Amino acid sequence: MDRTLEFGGKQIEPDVRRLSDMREVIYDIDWLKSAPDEILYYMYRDLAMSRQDRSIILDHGLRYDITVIPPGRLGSEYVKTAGHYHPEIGNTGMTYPEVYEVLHGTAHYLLQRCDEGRIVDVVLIEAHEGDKVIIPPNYGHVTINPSNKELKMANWVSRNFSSIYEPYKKCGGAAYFELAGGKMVRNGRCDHQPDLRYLKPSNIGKVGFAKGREMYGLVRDIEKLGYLNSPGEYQWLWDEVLSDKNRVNAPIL
Ligand SMILES: O=P(O)(O)OC[C@H]1O[C@H](O)[C@H](O)[C@@H](O)[C@@H]1O
Repeated sequence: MDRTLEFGGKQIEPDVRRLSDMREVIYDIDWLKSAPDEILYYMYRDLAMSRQDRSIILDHGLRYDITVIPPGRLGSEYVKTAGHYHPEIGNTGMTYPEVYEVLHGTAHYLLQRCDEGRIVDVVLIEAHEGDKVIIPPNYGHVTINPSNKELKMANWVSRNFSSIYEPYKKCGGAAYFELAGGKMVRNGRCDHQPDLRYLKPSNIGKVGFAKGREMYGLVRDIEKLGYLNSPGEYQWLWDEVLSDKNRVNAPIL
């Protein structure tokens, strides 16, 4: 199947993530023994609609990507991304945040915060087409496709860093695994697995999100993405995103 993406009048070839890139984070190790090394997802990085847009995006130290995760299973688990943390910004005590938008399908964003090697918060956010989900500073994240439809999602993120995969690999995955059918299983290899908090997506008007408006359009109002490179100035946003006021019930299986 041709996986070229047309964006800004150009044909973009994806980077791919294969099963062999993420063997260490798979739940179903029996399945893994004989599983073929298939491509699990497609990443179209550093996109811009025009040269003018590209120059605005570069000037603000940002990147816009699209990721496509076809539906599938990793044995008994739903297909997911490898999982990573972002590095700390200088000595601020804060790592780079990120923001996602679901363009098509359904996503489960599984966030976790680690303090001195111990997981202290785990959050699951279910997002549908048009929903925006902010990954706050100091949270690692995995994206799960829990449906039988293709998941297409976009992200804005700082272009000033590389992701850190080791903590997820070391623990054999995130603090929880989502099995086909939706059951969440604790990962006993993680030091402490707090109960999951189910939160709503971060559809926050103050940072320029609007229902029915794709967040690529923020290229025309790019100061609204200032929190991605200067998270220290946005404590109100982190409080709002992580607040227990956004709690929803766990999905009924
Ligand atoms: O890096 P992975 O854990 O494989 O996750 C995949 C995604 O991660 C980040 O959020 C990037 O900004 C995306 O471009 C990428 O598609």
